[in-house]
Amino acid sequence: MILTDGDILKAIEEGSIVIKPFVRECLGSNSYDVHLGKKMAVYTEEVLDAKKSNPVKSFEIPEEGFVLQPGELYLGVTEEHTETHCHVPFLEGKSSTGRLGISIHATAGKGDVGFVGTWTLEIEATKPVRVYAGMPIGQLLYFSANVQNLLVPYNKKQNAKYNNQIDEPVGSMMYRNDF
Ligand SMILES: Nc1ccn([C@H]2C[C@H](O)[C@@H](COP(=O)(O)OP(=O)(O)OP(=O)(O)O)O2)c(=O)n1
Repeated sequence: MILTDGDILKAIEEGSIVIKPFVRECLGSNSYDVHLGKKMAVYTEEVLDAKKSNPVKSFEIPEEGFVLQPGELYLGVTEEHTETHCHVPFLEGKSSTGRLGISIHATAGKGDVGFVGTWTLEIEATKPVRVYAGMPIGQLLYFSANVQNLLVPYNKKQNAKYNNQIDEPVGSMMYRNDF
């Protein structure tokens, strides 16, 4: 079951969902709008290697915005730091960003019960488009989960790669998988 606005507010009051900063106007009927953080990164190598830590170049979106170019993969970050202890969070795009040809994740929209941190965005643009720090970029949806049967929340997993990522886009750590 997906959480409605009242359910999300209740979970925030109880502390099982944390969204910082939280702005009441960003709460939709069954979602919460998240915003583009200042920091972005691009991979510096032309060819990425799934077995390696691929170097990135970080930069800040200037006041006048930054033009995303088609064909490039940008790693972005949400302004919001979130914690979700009893629900499964999902990151989704927004219709208004989609209509500008911007996608914010490459197949990875699901979060985990227990995930704590800012979200890394995998941003691509269909046409050149200027984006700004602080603009609404996506939304979080929350699904109820049977936490009575949860064995290990994400923040307690030894091998969780992306827990506690804070305010910086984090590149792929696929190299930590055993393959
Ligand atoms: N676009 C996204 C999607 C997810 N996450 C965060 C929330 C998730 O709880 C966490 C892990 O996501 P996945 O399980 O999809 O990632 P992996 O399977 O690659 O990592 P792990 O092995 O740590 O589970 O990353 C994120 O920051 N940005």
